[in-house]
Amino acid sequence: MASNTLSFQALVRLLRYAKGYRRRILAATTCSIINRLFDIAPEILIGVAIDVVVNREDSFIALLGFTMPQEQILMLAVLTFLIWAGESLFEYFYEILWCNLAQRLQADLRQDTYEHVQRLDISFFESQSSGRLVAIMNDDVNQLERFLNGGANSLIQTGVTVVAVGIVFFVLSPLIALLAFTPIPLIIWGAFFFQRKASPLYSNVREKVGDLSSRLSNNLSGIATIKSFTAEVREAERLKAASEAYVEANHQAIRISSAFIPVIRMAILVGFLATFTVGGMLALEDSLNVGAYGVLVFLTQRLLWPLTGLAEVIDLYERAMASTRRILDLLEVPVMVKDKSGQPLSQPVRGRVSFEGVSFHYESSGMGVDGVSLHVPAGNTLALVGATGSGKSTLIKLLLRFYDPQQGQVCIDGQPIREVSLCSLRQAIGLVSQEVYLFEGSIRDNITYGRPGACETDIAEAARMAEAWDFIQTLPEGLDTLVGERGVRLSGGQRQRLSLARALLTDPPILVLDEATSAVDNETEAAIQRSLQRIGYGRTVIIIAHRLSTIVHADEIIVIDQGRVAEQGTHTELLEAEGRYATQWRVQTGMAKAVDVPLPC
Ligand SMILES: Nc1ncnc2c1ncn2[C@@H]1O[C@H](COP(=O)(O)OP(=O)(O)OP(=O)(O)O)[C@@H](O)[C@H]1O
Repeated sequence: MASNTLSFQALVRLLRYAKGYRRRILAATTCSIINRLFDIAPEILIGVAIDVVVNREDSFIALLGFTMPQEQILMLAVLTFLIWAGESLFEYFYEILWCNLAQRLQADLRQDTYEHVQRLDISFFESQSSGRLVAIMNDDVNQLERFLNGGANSLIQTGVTVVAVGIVFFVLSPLIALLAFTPIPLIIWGAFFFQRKASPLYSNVREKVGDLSSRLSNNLSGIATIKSFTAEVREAERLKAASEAYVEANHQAIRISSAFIPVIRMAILVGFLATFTVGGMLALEDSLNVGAYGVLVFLTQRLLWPLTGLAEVIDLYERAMASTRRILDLLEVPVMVKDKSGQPLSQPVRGRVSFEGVSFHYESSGMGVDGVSLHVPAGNTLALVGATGSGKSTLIKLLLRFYDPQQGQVCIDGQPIREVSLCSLRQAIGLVSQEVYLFEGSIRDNITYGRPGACETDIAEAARMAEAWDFIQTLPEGLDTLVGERGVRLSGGQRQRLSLARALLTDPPILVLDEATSAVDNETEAAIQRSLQRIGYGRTVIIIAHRLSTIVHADEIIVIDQGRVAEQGTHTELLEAEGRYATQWRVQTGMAKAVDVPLPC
């Protein structure tokens, strides 16, 4: 599809999005138009003044009833004053209106995009780099803001100039009007040609910005790995390559935009010389009034020179439309996991969890779970064990509706979770996942994340149950200690305990612990185990663990193998069954015989 069609479509989509701003756009456009009309009026007044000086009592103004030349000059002075004052006033208005519009639109667009992105499925985030998303919500939105700040006004004013000056020209001398307007088709053709060439180049520039910012954010978040592998030089090279790709993409765009202005200037010169020469000849022959000649010469300048700025404005417009496409495309990504927002889980949630013939496969890898059926009575503890990659975490993601199964269904208290609101579902589940994410802020902020405003006693109680209270007390600022970005100022075990405290404070009827104590020492783990018996009281707990010693007390243990339920029962039953679980138990407790082939748990 032609790129100018693409840009035009982006503009139409933007205007559709900006429906609520129509009045403001209209007001700003009106002020831009009035300002430009005032702006070209002084040139006409100069012509009228020449006419007064040359023709005196027979001047154009004399026809209006001001017969004395002095009177006429004074009248022109007053008019000039009014026009200049009006021009300044409307310049002030349009500046304010366009800038405010740019500010409001960019803030709302960013907010809407962010809120939409927040609603998108986890699978979307797995296929996108966060750096690219940041580039869209920051750089692309700013690019649009830049266009609205100045470009939109210039575009409108250039159009107004062509039309208004055109009308004056045709009234004064249709012949000269034709001559002066000859370069315009060439300029417009040039502008479209430029647009066609520039549009894909600017899309490429925007892509490169995305790549660059995704590399930057990836590297900064993986800085410890870079340092530990002494990969600084390699990473600096990779960043340089992304940076160079951006520079090259910009170079290609600049080569096109730089060629545009000189070509346009030559076209303008032709129009100007034609008006200047032919108009002069006509004035000498008395076929053209001297004042009208003056107006035409001045107005040719007025008409043609702003068109040189067209390249810059179109440049800005193209960049902004490339950005607009990316922002609106992101805003239109559909949400696959549909929310039944009006239907909460029946209260109180008892916590009976069941998977009924659930199958799910990730689109990108084809891996997942197959025909899993399991039932956890309310208040029971279920442990999921199995080799790494067997599908345990996938079952948890299905319970939280990060994905919907392709077959079967997951129910809580007998209600299919597809039929209830995501909010009530996720509020019923406390998740402590293997990848702990702490937010920049204090320990208190992080513990109370799921229950802002929780009282001190409850915070301390949750922290105690998670075996976090003792270490929090030893910190100089206690609960108000800042944890740094992603909790970098804490140890892995401390982070896990805070994440457990955070889940416990919300007092969820279903608690999911996905490798929640893998980073704590044995002593702390044992203490957490003791707390868990208390924590598990009156709620359903689902534990994923590799260390089997931590789940021996579970009411039921399910062994997952390649996405299927391979064994299930209590610890004692599974040991008696002499299957994979029993083998693994022996390996972990040091009782394995040489012939046992361990399950790589
Ligand atoms: N987002 C994803 N996209 C594609 N494949 C995935 C994704 N997440 C997991 N998988 C694949 O699905 C399978 C099951 O992964 P899952 O994370 O459920 O395993 P797990 O049993 O929890 O492993 P671990 O004990 O190592 O955490 C694995 O083969 C994994 O590679």
